[in-house]
Amino acid sequence: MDVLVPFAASRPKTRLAGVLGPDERAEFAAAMRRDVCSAVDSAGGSPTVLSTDPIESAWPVVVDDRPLTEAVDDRLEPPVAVVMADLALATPEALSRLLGADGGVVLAPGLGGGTNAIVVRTPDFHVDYHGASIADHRRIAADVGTTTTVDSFRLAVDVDETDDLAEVLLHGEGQAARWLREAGLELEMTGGRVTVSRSARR
Ligand SMILES: Nc1nc2c(ncn2[C@@H]2O[C@H](COP(=O)(O)OP(=O)(O)OP(=O)(O)O)[C@@H](O)[C@H]2O)c(=O)[nH]1
Ligand SMILES: C[C@H](OP(=O)(O)O)C(=O)O
Repeated sequence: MDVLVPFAASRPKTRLAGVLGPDERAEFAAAMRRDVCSAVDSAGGSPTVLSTDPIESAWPVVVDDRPLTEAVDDRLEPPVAVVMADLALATPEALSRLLGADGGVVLAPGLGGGTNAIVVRTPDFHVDYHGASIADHRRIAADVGTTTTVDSFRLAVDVDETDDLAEVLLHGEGQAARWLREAGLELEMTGGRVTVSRSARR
Protein backbone atom coordinates (compact mmCIF):
# COMPACT_ATOMS: atom_id res chain seq x y z
CA MET A 1 0.00 0.00 0.00
CA ASP A 2 1.26 3.50 -0.86
CA VAL A 3 1.93 5.51 2.30
CA LEU A 4 2.24 9.29 2.22
CA VAL A 5 4.55 10.66 4.92
CA PRO A 6 3.88 14.42 5.24
CA PHE A 7 6.97 16.39 6.24
CA ALA A 8 7.28 20.14 6.91
CA ALA A 9 10.89 20.59 5.83
CA SER A 10 11.19 24.32 6.40
CA ARG A 11 11.46 25.32 10.06
CA PRO A 12 10.22 21.99 11.48
CA LYS A 13 9.19 21.31 15.10
CA THR A 14 9.13 24.96 16.24
CA ARG A 15 7.43 23.85 19.50
CA LEU A 16 10.79 22.25 20.47
CA ALA A 17 12.58 25.63 20.36
CA GLY A 18 12.91 25.63 24.15
CA VAL A 19 15.40 22.77 24.04
CA LEU A 20 16.71 22.51 20.45
CA GLY A 21 18.16 25.15 18.14
CA PRO A 22 16.83 25.51 14.57
CA ASP A 23 19.50 23.31 12.95
CA GLU A 24 19.05 20.71 15.68
CA ARG A 25 15.29 20.69 15.14
CA ALA A 26 15.88 20.07 11.43
CA GLU A 27 18.29 17.22 12.19
CA PHE A 28 15.96 15.65 14.75
CA ALA A 29 12.90 16.00 12.47
CA ALA A 30 14.84 14.28 9.69
CA ALA A 31 15.86 11.45 12.03
CA MET A 32 12.20 10.89 12.97
CA ARG A 33 11.22 10.97 9.30
CA ARG A 34 13.83 8.32 8.47
CA ASP A 35 12.62 6.13 11.34
CA VAL A 36 9.00 6.41 10.17
CA CYS A 37 9.81 5.62 6.54
CA SER A 38 11.92 2.58 7.53
CA ALA A 39 9.16 1.27 9.80
CA VAL A 40 6.53 1.79 7.07
CA ASP A 41 8.72 -0.17 4.64
CA SER A 42 9.26 -2.98 7.17
CA ALA A 43 5.48 -3.12 7.67
CA GLY A 44 5.01 -3.73 3.95
CA GLY A 45 4.05 -0.19 3.00
CA SER A 46 5.62 1.90 0.22
CA PRO A 47 6.56 5.28 1.75
CA THR A 48 6.67 8.52 -0.23
CA VAL A 49 7.68 11.65 1.64
CA LEU A 50 5.27 14.51 0.92
CA SER A 51 7.60 17.40 1.66
CA THR A 52 7.07 21.16 1.62
CA ASP A 53 10.56 21.57 0.14
CA PRO A 54 13.15 19.44 -1.72
CA ILE A 55 15.07 17.14 0.68
CA GLU A 56 17.63 14.37 0.47
CA SER A 57 15.95 11.04 1.23
CA ALA A 58 16.50 7.33 0.64
CA TRP A 59 12.77 7.18 -0.12
CA PRO A 60 10.76 8.77 -2.95
CA VAL A 61 9.91 12.43 -2.32
CA VAL A 62 7.16 14.60 -3.79
CA VAL A 63 7.36 18.34 -3.13
CA ASP A 64 4.20 20.34 -2.49
CA ASP A 65 4.37 23.58 -0.50
CA ARG A 66 0.62 23.96 -0.17
CA PRO A 67 -0.94 23.65 3.31
CA LEU A 68 -1.05 20.11 4.67
CA THR A 69 -4.75 19.41 4.05
CA GLU A 70 -4.61 20.53 0.43
CA ALA A 71 -1.38 18.69 -0.33
CA VAL A 72 -2.63 15.42 1.17
CA ASP A 73 -6.14 15.63 -0.28
CA ASP A 74 -4.73 15.95 -3.77
CA ARG A 75 -3.00 12.58 -3.40
CA LEU A 76 -5.70 10.50 -1.71
CA GLU A 77 -5.96 7.78 -4.32
CA PRO A 78 -7.35 4.76 -2.44
CA PRO A 79 -6.06 2.44 -1.19
CA VAL A 80 -3.57 4.78 0.44
CA ALA A 81 -2.31 5.60 3.93
CA VAL A 82 -1.04 8.82 5.50
CA VAL A 83 1.47 8.45 8.36
CA MET A 84 2.95 11.56 9.98
CA ALA A 85 6.74 11.95 9.96
CA ASP A 86 6.93 12.72 13.70
CA LEU A 87 5.71 9.34 15.02
CA ALA A 88 9.02 8.57 16.67
CA LEU A 89 7.71 5.46 18.47
CA ALA A 90 6.09 3.82 15.45
CA THR A 91 7.32 0.25 14.95
CA PRO A 92 6.72 -2.13 12.02
CA GLU A 93 4.37 -4.10 14.27
CA ALA A 94 2.27 -1.05 15.12
CA LEU A 95 2.16 0.04 11.48
CA SER A 96 1.27 -3.49 10.33
CA ARG A 97 -1.76 -3.31 12.62
CA LEU A 98 -2.74 0.00 11.01
CA LEU A 99 -2.27 -1.14 7.41
CA GLY A 100 -3.94 -4.48 8.11
CA ALA A 101 -7.02 -3.09 9.87
CA ASP A 102 -10.32 -3.46 8.02
CA GLY A 103 -12.56 -0.51 7.17
CA GLY A 104 -13.21 2.09 4.52
CA VAL A 105 -11.32 4.52 6.74
CA VAL A 106 -8.90 3.52 9.51
CA LEU A 107 -7.88 6.23 12.00
CA ALA A 108 -4.97 6.31 14.47
CA PRO A 109 -5.68 9.12 16.96
CA GLY A 110 -2.87 11.29 18.29
CA LEU A 111 -2.61 12.51 21.88
CA GLY A 112 -4.18 15.96 22.08
CA GLY A 113 -6.78 15.46 19.35
CA GLY A 114 -4.69 15.08 16.22
CA THR A 115 -4.79 12.36 13.56
CA ASN A 116 -1.44 10.63 13.43
CA ALA A 117 -2.23 8.10 10.72
CA ILE A 118 -5.05 7.25 8.33
CA VAL A 119 -5.78 4.40 5.92
CA VAL A 120 -8.24 5.33 3.17
CA ARG A 121 -9.99 2.71 1.05
CA THR A 122 -13.10 4.69 0.10
CA PRO A 123 -13.04 7.28 -2.70
CA ASP A 124 -15.16 9.91 -0.96
CA PHE A 125 -13.03 10.57 2.12
CA HIS A 126 -11.14 13.85 2.50
CA VAL A 127 -8.79 15.11 5.20
CA ASP A 128 -9.12 18.16 7.46
CA TYR A 129 -5.98 18.53 9.58
CA HIS A 130 -5.18 20.72 12.57
CA GLY A 131 -7.24 21.51 15.63
CA ALA A 132 -9.13 18.49 16.96
CA SER A 133 -8.74 16.81 13.58
CA ILE A 134 -9.58 13.33 14.87
CA ALA A 135 -13.15 14.51 15.57
CA ASP A 136 -13.38 16.02 12.09
CA HIS A 137 -12.04 12.87 10.46
CA ARG A 138 -14.47 10.65 12.40
CA ARG A 139 -17.37 12.81 11.17
CA ILE A 140 -16.15 12.83 7.57
CA ALA A 141 -15.51 9.07 7.62
CA ALA A 142 -18.94 8.31 9.10
CA ASP A 143 -20.55 9.89 6.04
CA VAL A 144 -18.62 7.79 3.53
CA GLY A 145 -18.25 4.30 4.94
CA THR A 146 -17.10 2.05 7.74
CA THR A 147 -14.62 3.57 10.18
CA THR A 148 -12.11 1.70 12.33
CA THR A 149 -9.96 3.23 15.06
CA VAL A 150 -6.55 1.67 15.80
CA ASP A 151 -5.88 1.91 19.53
CA SER A 152 -2.08 2.12 19.66
CA PHE A 153 0.24 3.79 22.16
CA ARG A 154 3.08 3.79 19.63
CA LEU A 155 1.00 5.46 16.92
CA ALA A 156 -0.62 7.91 19.37
CA VAL A 157 2.62 9.64 20.38
CA ASP A 158 3.67 12.35 17.96
CA VAL A 159 6.54 14.59 18.99
CA ASP A 160 5.25 18.14 19.39
CA GLU A 161 6.32 19.47 22.78
CA THR A 162 9.49 19.12 24.86
CA ASP A 163 7.87 16.62 27.25
CA ASP A 164 7.19 14.32 24.28
CA LEU A 165 10.96 13.84 24.00
CA ALA A 166 10.83 11.83 27.24
CA GLU A 167 8.65 9.27 25.45
CA VAL A 168 11.26 9.00 22.70
CA LEU A 169 14.05 8.44 25.23
CA LEU A 170 11.95 5.88 27.11
CA HIS A 171 10.42 3.94 24.21
CA GLY A 172 12.14 4.96 20.97
CA GLU A 173 14.08 2.26 19.13
CA GLY A 174 15.54 4.18 16.18
CA GLN A 175 17.70 7.04 14.99
CA ALA A 176 15.62 9.73 16.70
CA ALA A 177 16.19 8.29 20.17
CA ARG A 178 19.88 7.87 19.45
CA TRP A 179 20.09 11.46 18.16
CA LEU A 180 18.56 12.81 21.38
CA ARG A 181 20.99 10.88 23.58
CA GLU A 182 23.98 12.04 21.54
CA ALA A 183 22.69 15.63 21.80
CA GLY A 184 22.79 15.31 25.60
CA LEU A 185 19.05 15.00 26.25
CA GLU A 186 18.35 13.01 29.40
CA LEU A 187 15.33 11.96 31.42
CA GLU A 188 14.61 14.08 34.50
CA MET A 189 12.06 13.71 37.28
CA THR A 190 10.39 17.04 38.07
CA GLY A 191 7.60 17.06 40.65
CA GLY A 192 6.82 13.41 40.07
CA ARG A 193 6.67 13.85 36.31
CA VAL A 194 9.17 12.57 33.77
CA THR A 195 10.55 15.26 31.48
CA VAL A 196 13.90 15.91 29.81
CA SER A 197 16.97 17.99 30.60
CA ARG A 198 20.04 18.64 28.56
CA SER A 199 23.66 18.11 29.53
CA ALA A 200 26.60 19.11 27.35
CA ARG A 201 26.45 17.63 23.84
CA ARG A 202 28.40 14.40 23.70
N1 LIG B 1 3.73 18.28 3.61
C1 LIG B 1 3.43 18.98 4.72
N2 LIG B 1 3.65 18.39 5.93
C2 LIG B 1 3.33 19.11 7.05
C3 LIG B 1 2.80 20.42 7.00
N3 LIG B 1 2.61 20.86 8.28
C4 LIG B 1 3.00 19.84 9.09
N4 LIG B 1 3.43 18.80 8.36
C5 LIG B 1 3.87 17.49 8.88
O1 LIG B 1 2.74 16.94 9.56
C6 LIG B 1 3.15 16.35 10.79
C7 LIG B 1 2.46 17.02 11.97
O2 LIG B 1 2.67 18.40 11.90
P1 LIG B 1 3.25 19.25 13.14
O3 LIG B 1 3.28 18.43 14.40
O4 LIG B 1 2.52 20.55 13.17
O5 LIG B 1 4.78 19.45 12.64
P2 LIG B 1 5.58 20.81 12.59
O6 LIG B 1 4.83 21.81 11.75
O7 LIG B 1 6.99 20.48 12.16
O8 LIG B 1 5.61 21.26 14.15
P3 LIG B 1 5.44 22.71 14.74
O9 LIG B 1 6.33 23.65 13.98
O10 LIG B 1 5.84 22.56 16.19
O11 LIG B 1 3.96 23.04 14.58
C8 LIG B 1 4.67 16.46 10.84
O12 LIG B 1 5.19 15.24 10.32
C9 LIG B 1 4.98 17.60 9.91
O13 LIG B 1 6.26 17.44 9.33
C10 LIG B 1 2.59 21.00 5.70
O14 LIG B 1 2.11 22.14 5.56
N5 LIG B 1 2.91 20.24 4.60
C1 LIG C 1 -1.36 17.70 11.53
C2 LIG C 1 -1.93 17.86 12.90
O1 LIG C 1 -0.89 17.53 13.83
P1 LIG C 1 -0.86 18.22 15.29
O2 LIG C 1 -0.70 19.71 15.03
O3 LIG C 1 -2.16 17.88 15.93
O4 LIG C 1 0.34 17.62 15.97
C3 LIG C 1 -3.12 16.91 13.05
O5 LIG C 1 -2.90 15.76 13.50
O6 LIG C 1 -4.26 17.31 12.68
